[in-house]
Amino acid sequence: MNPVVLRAEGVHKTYGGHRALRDVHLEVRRGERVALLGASGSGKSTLIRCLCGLETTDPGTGRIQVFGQVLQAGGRNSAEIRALRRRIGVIFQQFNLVGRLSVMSNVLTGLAAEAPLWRAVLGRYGLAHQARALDALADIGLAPQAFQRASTLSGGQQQRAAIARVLVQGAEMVLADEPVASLDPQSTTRVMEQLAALNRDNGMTLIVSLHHVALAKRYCERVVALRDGALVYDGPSEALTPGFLEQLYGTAAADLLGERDDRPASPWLGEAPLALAA
Ligand SMILES: Nc1ncnc2c1ncn2[C@@H]1O[C@H](COP(=O)(O)OP(=O)(O)OP(=O)(O)O)[C@@H](O)[C@H]1O
Repeated sequence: MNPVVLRAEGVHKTYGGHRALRDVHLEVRRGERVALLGASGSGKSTLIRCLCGLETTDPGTGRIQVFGQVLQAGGRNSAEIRALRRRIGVIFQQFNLVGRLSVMSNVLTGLAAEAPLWRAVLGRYGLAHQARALDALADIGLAPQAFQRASTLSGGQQQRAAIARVLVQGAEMVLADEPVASLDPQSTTRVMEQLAALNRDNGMTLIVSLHHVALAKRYCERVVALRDGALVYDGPSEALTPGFLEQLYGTAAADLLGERDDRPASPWLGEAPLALAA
């Protein structure tokens, strides 16, 4: 069995009296593909922000470990947080690219932590780094757009550029927060396939928050479902039938089933990711 790369214990998060996360416990092993599922406001983004250290848990509660080291505990970040975050790639719904910079420059920021400070600040990366960024762009089919301004790309292309940034960063774990929420169906498929490829080809652990159960089932063998900030299910995605979703969510299940989906299941479903099979 692969080692645990992420362990969250007793995570609570409150915003001005509103409890966004309630006593969440989660353990993820290297090479897993996990979908975080839940209706709008159920706490998916909050959990992702806590798991990568962008947000601290409520004071005196919770402990989050990544790669066997404490990232935060009791609502305080550990001294190791910067080094640990370099090993975690984060992908956001809104891409987080700098629109006026080229696609290539955006992807190169994935190397900011390993390049000398002056190069990162001036955006003057060495040839080896530039070659890595171009390779990553070629891998995701964006080499022809490398020198275009990021703002000129479609939403799907921008999200794929964000994936290339994670690729050059050499992240071991990817946390993707609703990466396809603002994309059309075709771009959704392409982005999800590329996230799955990071897992399959690079052995990255993938935790991806999604609104729709069909996508979760197609791309992830395991689902962690949240409702009102509490973890209500953690198990195989296959088990999430419409009837079971109604038990978990009541009438809100309709939102999660909302996507009409006639496409065939992913060829990867049912097959262990390479890192798990190894
Ligand atoms: N910075 C914040 N300040 C105040 N309340 C917040 C903040 N971030 C999240 N919340 C609240 O916490 C709850 C969980 O929000 P969160 O964004 O984590 O849910 P979500 O499941 O990701 O929703 P969505 O699918 O709509 O993005 C919501 O009620 C939200 O309004």
